[in-house]
Amino acid sequence: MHSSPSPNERTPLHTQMALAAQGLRGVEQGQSAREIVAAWPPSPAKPGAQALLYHTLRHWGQVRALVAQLAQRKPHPQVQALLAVALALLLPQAVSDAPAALPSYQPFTVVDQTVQAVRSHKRLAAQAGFVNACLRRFLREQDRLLALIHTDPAVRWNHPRWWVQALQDDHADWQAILAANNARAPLTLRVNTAQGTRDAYLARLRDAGIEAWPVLEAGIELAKPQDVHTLPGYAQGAFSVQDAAAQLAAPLLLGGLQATPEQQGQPGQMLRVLDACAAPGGKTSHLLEWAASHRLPLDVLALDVDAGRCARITQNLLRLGWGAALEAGKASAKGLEKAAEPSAAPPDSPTAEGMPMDARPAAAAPPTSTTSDTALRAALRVTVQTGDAAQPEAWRPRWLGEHGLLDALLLDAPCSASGIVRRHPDIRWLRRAQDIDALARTQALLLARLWPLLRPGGRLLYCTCSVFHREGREPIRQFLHTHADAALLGDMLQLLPTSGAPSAGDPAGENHDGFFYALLEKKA
Ligand SMILES: C[S@@+](CC[C@H](N)C(=O)[O-])C[C@H]1O[C@@H](n2cnc3c(N)ncnc32)[C@H](O)[C@@H]1O
Repeated sequence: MHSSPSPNERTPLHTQMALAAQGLRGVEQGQSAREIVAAWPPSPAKPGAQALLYHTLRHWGQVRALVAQLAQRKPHPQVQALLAVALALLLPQAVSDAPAALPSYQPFTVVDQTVQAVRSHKRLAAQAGFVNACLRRFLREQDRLLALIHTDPAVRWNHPRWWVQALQDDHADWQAILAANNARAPLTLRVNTAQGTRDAYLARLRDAGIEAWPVLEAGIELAKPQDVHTLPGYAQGAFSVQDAAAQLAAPLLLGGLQATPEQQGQPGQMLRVLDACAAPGGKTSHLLEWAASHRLPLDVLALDVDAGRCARITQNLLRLGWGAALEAGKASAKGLEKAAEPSAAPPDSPTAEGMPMDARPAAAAPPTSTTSDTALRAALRVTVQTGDAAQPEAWRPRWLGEHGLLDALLLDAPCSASGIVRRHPDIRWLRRAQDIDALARTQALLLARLWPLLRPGGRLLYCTCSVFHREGREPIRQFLHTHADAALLGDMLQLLPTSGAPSAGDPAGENHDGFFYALLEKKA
């Protein structure tokens, strides 16, 4: 019996190639691949075209150089892009490193379908013969052509030259980083432990015939990536998609965080945590989950400068079952506004906010039970706010009161994203060398502006998904140099992307993105 054909098999390759080539031109003009694909209307060609686009981006250094060798004069941009998509499929290594979504095509099929794609484009039809000749020449002379271009680092590593140089400057094992960037990332989940245990979710996956294993405290790595919407419990918020390296943030910040003696004496008192660059909320929800399972009463402000992305934080929190915590956040903000009226208690007095609501997700909250259970249950609330983290005066009064201080602060700063290239193969082509300077300035500014909000004894976790020292250890060293009241707790942690090779003592396990962490404490 034949199984039903996948959309890729039903859609001619040339239709998928034409769409992927259009996407490639979008990336060339500075658009992100994710945005490009999101804007494509649903069609049977879409999944295959996306796989082709991402595959070509992984080989773009190489195929661009090949197009330059094969075409004496620059062809029309759509023809150039089609040649790039075709050559990425014809490369000798394409068979071994193509994503599962791409079937392996015979070279003559690729040539034929590229010619078809050119012919079906009215204005380009005349170039069909030229495209056919280029691709056949590549098949005849590939060894010579590949050897000719191989000495260029942009070709050898499929990264811009400045990027290869920056890694060489920063890391002895720069080649391993580049190799990992070109490998495919696993699908890693973080189980929503406020709803159920990791073991219980592993059992659900097993029942569904999905092979997976545990990573870190609450993570799961799947043997084969698949559409997350098809995994059990997605809509009910059973898990989030989050790389293992990013799953270190919540435990690093909250583990070992102590309430002040005054807070310990106040049974309803919550620890105040700012997630300063929070969208789309991957770490915000982890803070809540971690607090729920460790019974830490937490009041989180999830702040982001981008209103559209703030909406995604709320959406994600609702999917994960944090509706009650969001309601509690709103109620608390109202309380604070009232408290600002002259007759009310001082703004940063805990009593001005009233008793925090029990705000665990509805699915996880046990029914009203014994008093001791109720006392033990973590009280949690979260507020999503659009605002510039570098201008606390605009959002601080409403949430913290005019002079209120934070117990903890997560600064997941905007960065080059150079650590997550294996998931986003377009990033390396979209960034410019000068972007790193601008990002480093923003990171330093955010650190300096947010630090005064922390109480003595409070903690700030600075992180970036970058592997460049300019965005990691350098701003932190500089900050420690200029802030005598800041102490580094433990060592800075520069995680490098790995592709599944066992690495002794790596706190994020064997297969994760690149990430940087530094935990600072304000001296009392
Ligand atoms: C690395 S992403 C954060 C990822 C998020 N923490 C998570 O785990 O899902 C950086 C975020 O910083 C935000 N951002 C950039 N500049 C900002 C600023 N000045 N104030 C607040 N947010 C900012 C961006 O909009 C972006 O959403």
